Amino acid sequence: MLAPEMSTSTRHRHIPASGPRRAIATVCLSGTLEDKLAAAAAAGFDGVEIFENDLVASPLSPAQVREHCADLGLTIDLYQPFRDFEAVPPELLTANLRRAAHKFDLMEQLGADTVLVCSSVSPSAVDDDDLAAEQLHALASLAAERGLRVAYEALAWGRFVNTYDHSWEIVRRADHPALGLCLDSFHILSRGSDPAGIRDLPGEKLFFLQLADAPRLEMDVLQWSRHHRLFPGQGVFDLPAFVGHVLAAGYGGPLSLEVFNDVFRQADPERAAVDAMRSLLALQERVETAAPERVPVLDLPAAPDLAGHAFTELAVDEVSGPQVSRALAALGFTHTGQHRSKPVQLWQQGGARVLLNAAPPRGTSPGGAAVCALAVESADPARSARRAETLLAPVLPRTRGADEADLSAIAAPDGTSVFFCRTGADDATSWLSDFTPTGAAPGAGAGLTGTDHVALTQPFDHFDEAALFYRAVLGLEPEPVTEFAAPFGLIRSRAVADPSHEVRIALSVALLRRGEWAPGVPDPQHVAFATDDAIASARAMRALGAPVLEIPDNYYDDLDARLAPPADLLAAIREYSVLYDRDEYGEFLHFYTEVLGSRVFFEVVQRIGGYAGYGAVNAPVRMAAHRRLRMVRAGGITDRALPGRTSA
Ligand SMILES: O=C(O)c1ccc(O)c(O)c1
Ligand SMILES: [Mg+2]
Repeated sequence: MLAPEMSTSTRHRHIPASGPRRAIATVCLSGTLEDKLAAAAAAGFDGVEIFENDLVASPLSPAQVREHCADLGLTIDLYQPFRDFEAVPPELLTANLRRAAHKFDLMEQLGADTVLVCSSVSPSAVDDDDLAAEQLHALASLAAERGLRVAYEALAWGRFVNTYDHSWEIVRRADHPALGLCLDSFHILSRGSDPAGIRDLPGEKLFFLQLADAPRLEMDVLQWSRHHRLFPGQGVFDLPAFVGHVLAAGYGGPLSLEVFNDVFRQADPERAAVDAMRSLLALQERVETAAPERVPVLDLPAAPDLAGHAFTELAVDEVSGPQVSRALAALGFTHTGQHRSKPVQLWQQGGARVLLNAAPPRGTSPGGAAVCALAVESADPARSARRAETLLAPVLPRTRGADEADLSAIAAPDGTSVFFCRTGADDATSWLSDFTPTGAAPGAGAGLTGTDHVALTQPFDHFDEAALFYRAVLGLEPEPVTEFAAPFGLIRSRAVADPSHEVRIALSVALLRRGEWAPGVPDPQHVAFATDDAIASARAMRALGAPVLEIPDNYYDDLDARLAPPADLLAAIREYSVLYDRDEYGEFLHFYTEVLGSRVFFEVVQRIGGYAGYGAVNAPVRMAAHRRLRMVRAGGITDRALPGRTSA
């Protein structure tokens, strides 16, 4: 049933057309100017900010760029940046005005009516607001003669002007109708300025709005800005509130993204532009939700409530299939159903369901197994799918037999299919009715009650995109980013979960591009099942012969020192290779299987109280244990090199 093909392109005609115009700065995207413009247009942007370097390097004349943009349906909303203009000695002013005249000529040919002037970082500038205002007045007069406008932006690292209120003070003093402000969320929020004051600025003086998010980092603000900006919703800034203030002031221009980011600068521009557009649509939705007095213009179906993981599907082959089946049986699962038209098995235990698909939708390595799909219980699967499509998620075409449930599926950024389901047993639309019962009586099981989370290692270039994808498309909330040192490099991890924590997806990525010497499990993925009693489950699974990953004694000695669990608990978790963690809300007991195929394994977790995490502190121990097993299996080390506890 579940073998959708990856569609190669997204369709963009559903983008809501009303409301503020949406723009993107060419600096956000990789490639030449032509690549960037094509990508912006394909993603449905209305306009662009042309970054000067992109134009300078282009073989197209400004007039040709204008024509090209018009052909693509793009307006040129801003030309930028014009640097180091204001508050200089007279001889420099003459040179600066000459430089400006050249750029104004260019803008006329380009058909761009607004230039961004960023606050000076020049050693020649002086700390004199009146002089800055007087010179900007002169610049605005020159611009006005040609019907152009100047938008003054306070860079967070500007020499004398580095806050929006200071830039406003200068614009106010200059008092020229062709001079206004460019507000950039990064410069304002990175410095911790209170954006609420923007509400009191006159709307007609807000000439341009640039939006960027960012992760929380303690570093030089220029470096932070030039390397780490993110699209809205990917970082920690409260952009819905920020945009709310700007709109409340009466700003009527475009919402424009200006994101300097090392990864996006290298990414496929078409794909990055879709990520960018998704971020803007999701941001607009949040702005509208926050300001219900404003008439919503975005025709975006609200995200339906999610009620848990319906199933997780693994692609297997003739080598890995039997291996995974044996492991599932030993974890207490029963093969309860066979798909009516496809080589797909259903395995169940309590509310935990796993599908094994022997017709892998994508190339998996021979003998390997991979998570190819995850399915969530949606209160309204059709609406979930409509929302996903509006947010430019690739919708996967499905092949389905007569009378089979019509499951909607989309592709997540790492290629994993995401299904929206309703599993209710007597519901005709249930996917379960596509399976013929095997007749196998469910065994006693091993206490598993459902699926706690699915953990997916992300491709390096798509980590931030993935978090935003799940946030926007499924309505999941990202949890704080955690980082830890693992045996083969630093790992960054970020989970997304629905508000009631029924659906949890744990995303992780190597902090740097995966190294060449990386003998860990390649891009590991795992499915974590829930139990109410991890030790009882571990005992039952051991009796069933489950391939439980053995944890070294050092771990338990350290745990005793750090967290001092009660002696009987410590003895039990040591005996069954169960790991342990504690946070301010509760406790976490969890254990893992060996790797099945090349990259997939299972986890069993018990949450006690409101433990909110995923046991990240224990992940390096798990990784080292998986590595040790691989070496043993490959014959690389002998038992003599592995002193200590052995289960055999
Ligand atoms: O990093 C910069 O130089 C730069 C240039 C133009 C901008 O609008 C901006 O926000 C930053
Ligand atoms: Mg800016």
